[in-house]
Amino acid sequence: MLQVYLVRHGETQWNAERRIQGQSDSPLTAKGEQQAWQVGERAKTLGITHVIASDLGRTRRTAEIIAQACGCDVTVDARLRELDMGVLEKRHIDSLTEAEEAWRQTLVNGTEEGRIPDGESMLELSERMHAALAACLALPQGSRPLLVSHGMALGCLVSTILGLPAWAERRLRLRNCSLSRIDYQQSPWLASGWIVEMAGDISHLDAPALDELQR
Ligand SMILES: O=C(O)[C@@H](CO)OP(=O)(O)O
Repeated sequence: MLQVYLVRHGETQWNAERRIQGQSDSPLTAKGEQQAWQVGERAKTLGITHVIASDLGRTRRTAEIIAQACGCDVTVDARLRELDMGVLEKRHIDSLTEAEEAWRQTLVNGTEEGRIPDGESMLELSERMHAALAACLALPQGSRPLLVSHGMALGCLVSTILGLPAWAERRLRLRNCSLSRIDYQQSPWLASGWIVEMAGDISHLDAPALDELQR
């Protein structure tokens, strides 16, 4: 059975400022670095063999810290990037006009093809995240990969494995440096294929690391 761990990157400057990042980027805050060290300590106990990160700076930095704790290298897979949020990237979530808020709602409230202008649909996000996950099946026997990605991207992956629509990710709180696990298994009892073992676990984070703005 292949076990794949999933980590959302540490808190960034724009997470703290409530700015929309998408495929734009901002650096980890001091708290984000601390969260990465804490999830790294947890990862060290899990037998991780590969750390695979989206190509954005916030995930690469988080992955570097985790890989150092686990004693392995980081590889990069651009398919693990956050949803492309088009013209709303870099904007404060609290400063959207009514029309802009309507684009955001189309995206997060239930149309697979809905997208922010110049952005990506949840269906496109789901397809590339599943392709990145499927690539883990080609790793050598006994591998235990850890993927470092983003809130909507990982939420979409977990939701669709559960058979929910991609936009169900809005009902799943994946905090910065939370840990999830999905397994690939053949089972006579549970479903065969990918199953969700845990989602959004934060037991390795201490109180200051958890003190974040509501997402
Ligand atoms: O892009 C963003 O603003 C958020 C959305 O959830 O994603 P992340 O901080 O996980 O990259």
